[in-house]
Amino acid sequence: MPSMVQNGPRNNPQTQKPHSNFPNKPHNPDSLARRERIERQRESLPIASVKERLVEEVKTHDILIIVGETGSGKTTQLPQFLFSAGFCHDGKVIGITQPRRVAAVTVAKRVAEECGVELGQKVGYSIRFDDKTSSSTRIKYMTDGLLLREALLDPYLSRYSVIIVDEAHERSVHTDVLLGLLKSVQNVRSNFMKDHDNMDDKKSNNRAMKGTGTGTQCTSFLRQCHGRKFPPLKLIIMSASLDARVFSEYFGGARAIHIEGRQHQVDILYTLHPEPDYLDATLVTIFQIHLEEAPGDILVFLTGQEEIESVERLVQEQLHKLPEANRKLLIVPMFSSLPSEQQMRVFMPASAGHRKVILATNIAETSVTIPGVKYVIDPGFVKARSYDPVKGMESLIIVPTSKAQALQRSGRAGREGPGKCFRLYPEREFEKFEDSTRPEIKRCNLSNVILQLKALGVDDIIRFDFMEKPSRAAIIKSLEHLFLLGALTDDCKLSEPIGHQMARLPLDPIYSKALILASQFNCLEEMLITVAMLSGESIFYAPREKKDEAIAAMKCFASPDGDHLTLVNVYRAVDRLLEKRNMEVGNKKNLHGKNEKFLRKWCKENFINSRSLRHACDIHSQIRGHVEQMGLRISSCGDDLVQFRRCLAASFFVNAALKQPEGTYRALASGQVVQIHPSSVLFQSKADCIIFNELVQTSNKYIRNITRIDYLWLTELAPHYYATRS
Ligand SMILES: Nc1ncnc2c1ncn2[C@@H]1O[C@H](COP(=O)(O)OP(=O)(O)OP(=O)(O)O)[C@@H](O)[C@H]1O
Repeated sequence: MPSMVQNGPRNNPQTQKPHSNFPNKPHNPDSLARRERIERQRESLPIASVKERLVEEVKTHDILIIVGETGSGKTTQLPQFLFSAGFCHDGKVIGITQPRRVAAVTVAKRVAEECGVELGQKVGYSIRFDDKTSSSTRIKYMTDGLLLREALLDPYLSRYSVIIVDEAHERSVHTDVLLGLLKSVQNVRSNFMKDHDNMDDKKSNNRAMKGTGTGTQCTSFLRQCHGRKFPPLKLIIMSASLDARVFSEYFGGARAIHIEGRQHQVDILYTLHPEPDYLDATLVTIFQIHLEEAPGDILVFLTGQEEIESVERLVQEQLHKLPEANRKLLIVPMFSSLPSEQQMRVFMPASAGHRKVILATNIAETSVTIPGVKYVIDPGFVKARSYDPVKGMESLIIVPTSKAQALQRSGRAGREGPGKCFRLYPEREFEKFEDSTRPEIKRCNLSNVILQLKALGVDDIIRFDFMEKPSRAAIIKSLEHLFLLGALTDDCKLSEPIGHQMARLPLDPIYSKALILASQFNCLEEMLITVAMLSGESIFYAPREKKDEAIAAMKCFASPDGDHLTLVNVYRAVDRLLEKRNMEVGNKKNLHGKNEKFLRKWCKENFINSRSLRHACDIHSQIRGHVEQMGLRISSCGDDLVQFRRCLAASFFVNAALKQPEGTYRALASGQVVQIHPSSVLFQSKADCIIFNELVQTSNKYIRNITRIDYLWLTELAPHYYATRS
């Protein structure tokens, strides 16, 4: 059983003395007052009264599991306690992982402010495509995926003295892989320490190799260990809502402690009956709070961009029906494909007298504190990945949240004072929720994870010490997939150079391979555009009330050959447009500043989602940087789009489908019958053979992002797959 840490009597905030973390230099009265306020807030957090005890626990245990209420101060305070206790001497770093980028960034900003330092100095963050750290960074927040990538370059994570895996309850696929890896790294580092104390170097190497015998296959990884010594790694697993027993067992009976106490009360309200339409119920609740409750911002959890944008429109419509005095409502969307600066808008206060309504996906569910939020609306649904290993198909489905997720959501109210959480379902429904979220690793395509593990030198994936093993069928299917993509050799090793190149790109393996192939097909420019456009939400939008206009607008870009070429057409049109505009007004060619306003107008007229377009442009320039670094030849096929289609066929051959006499399509790999999604430009086409990128499961099995190809190309370009099938 986990032991309990009791917090002592709460300090009286009024009597706190200034904290030593703040540099001793004069400040202007405003910032001084803010700092003092922050300082008082810090010292009144439940975690503050168990500081010494926690530091002692970390000193005496190499692995610690910490469970503490949302808002008790784990994420922001524990790293600072450990820093002050000397865990960063010798220049070592305390790393804290988060499942989400936005949490890593905002928490790092807050902690830098609390420490009175500039972000990127003592306190920093590192997320994919954005690094705010320096050689002086000692407290580093990052995504779990980023730490995995760091392990590719530094297998022992030797710069870290402590790694805190925060929000472990989320069980993202990266968290699970990271836990397996950290367990192995810690084993190696602890054994080296013991051996360093007791034995000569030769013996110590042998023992360390035995020491990792937890089923983990890290042989090449261990070999690099010869002759090197590492300080032990402290590992802390943290969350407000994890099952400490499961984690403790995985780590060989690791110590688990609970931090008791919460800072502010959150009242939970349920509906009396199930709501037939949760979006409608959301709308009603937003206005009920706006018109009847005390000041305070509202955070609403929705399942995705489409839902958010539709609620945004509905709220705007309703708002216009209210008297002028009641219209002071600012709506701010927040979802992962929104550019980071726009995500950060949710953290800015609304202008005086306005109430802010944040419409967010579950990216706002854990770790983040959004100042001003007093009310949370939780309809109880989330979009989750689901994978069918037999068919090798991944899809996104809307499912009820778990109890752990509901708890995290309610925890976003009551960060600065008492709050309320409106759950849009009856309490008896809540009781039916799963306790915790099903680990993502059990319901996703594992190709990406396996590629990364292989790059880390883990050869035997089936024997890797996963906290919860993915099914054998899922592992084998993904190995098969990687083999088909040419990433693995016959004996299941990472191939040279393709497999290694693919592991370097931060993309789904099928897209990485498409980029590598495109450089051989002379169409890397076009493939970069396609991959960037496919990495976010849809570029096109068709509001219900203007559907015909939207379809007509899309026709201007539509290619009879399919969606990929249509996306290229949109990108090229934007490029030409900005080129022309720059000639006229002499602006710099970018999507910012004056051009942004101009482009937004153009997007609106053409029913293009300007947010998605901007996101795609960001990704485009980032991936371009990667392929340049890898030395791939970037050229364009110009008007020879047959060449590009051939490349698409060579890249996505596993997702080919043939037209059936009755008009549906049969996917060649899985044999399942699918239909072209109405949003595709090929919806009413008569193309005989196609490749597609996505399968969406609603009442029907729809395929999206489709290109017409010639059937004969499949046997020509993917003979290893099709020559044996026909
Ligand atoms: N960016 C911020 N702005 C204002 N207050 C903040 C901010 N970040 C944290 N806080 C304050 O610090 C408190 C503790 O936050 P912290 O993230 O450390 O808690 P936690 O225990 O990790 O919570 P959770 O489990 O929800 O992540 C918050 O409740 C809030 O009062």
